[in-house]
Amino acid sequence: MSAQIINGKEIVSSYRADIKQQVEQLKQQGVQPGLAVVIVGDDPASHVYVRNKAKACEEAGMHSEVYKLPEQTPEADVLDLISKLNGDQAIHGILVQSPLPGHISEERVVEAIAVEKDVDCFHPVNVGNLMIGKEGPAPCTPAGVIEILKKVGVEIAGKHAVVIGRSNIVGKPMAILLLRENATVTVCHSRTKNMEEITRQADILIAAVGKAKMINRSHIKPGAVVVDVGINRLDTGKLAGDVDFDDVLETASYVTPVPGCVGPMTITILLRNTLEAAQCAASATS
Ligand SMILES: Nc1nc2c(c(=O)[nH]1)N[C@@H](CN(C=O)c1ccc(C(=O)N[C@@H](CCC(=O)O)C(=O)O)cc1)CN2
Repeated sequence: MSAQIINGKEIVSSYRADIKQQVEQLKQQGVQPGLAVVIVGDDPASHVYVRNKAKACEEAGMHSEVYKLPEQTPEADVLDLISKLNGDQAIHGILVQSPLPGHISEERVVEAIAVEKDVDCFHPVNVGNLMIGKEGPAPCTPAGVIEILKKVGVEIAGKHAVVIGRSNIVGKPMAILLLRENATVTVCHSRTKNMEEITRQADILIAAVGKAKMINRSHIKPGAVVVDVGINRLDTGKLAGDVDFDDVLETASYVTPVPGCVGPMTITILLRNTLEAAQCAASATS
């Protein structure tokens, strides 16, 4: 068997075309969705992601503002900027790029963002709503993974999904979203014993470990769907996922490539969350 390589570009472009159309409709009602992205420091990878977010916004017809702050910016200045953006009617979504420099508390920054403008779904109120299945935004990467699975026609309900990684950005919300789709979910992490034994039971395996090519054919049951969330830069300068792509090709039924699938889909869901925040704001004022 040879795995089908999921065509991220095709999926992303069909979603973005749909979003662009809805943005146009909203603009005709006098509302242009607006996203503000705040980045603190010089992390080169974060700057690439922020550039890609701003570009995607503009291509979708949205208003975009990027605030690039120096590494030494005091936390109070970041909080002041967020407070200003919270009150700005042209801005419907606010995102602070993670990671932040060590002297700034991610927790205080995230909690300062107005709940209705938290398009990352990092604010504790939105995380709580996600947990209990209330309406609201879903975090971009995990929601993107669910959309990819659905678009390809992978049945999630009743399947055993194994998530490797327990971060607040990916692993934990991924498990919640899979549960919401009625999967049976197991979460593995750095202290999990006999990880391969568990991952080999997965019908759907989500790798969000942060270690290049750590997952290989020995972790995979024949026919499993493998979704690679990792983005690791190798010494050669090339990007690699958490999955050893070539090694799993003969074992998996589907596999996502890195780059070109989960990353761009993450940005697509950010656009969707921003559009929905703008639609909510528009209906509240009409
Ligand atoms: N505030 C947030 N910070 C971070 C998030 C997040 O969702 N919100 N997630 C990650 C980084 N991330 C989004 O910001 C992200 C990572 C990668 C990509 C992407 O499109 N990757 C491309 C490759 C890009 C490259 O050349 O390096 C791909 O996979 O094809 C988009 C978004 C941490 N921080």
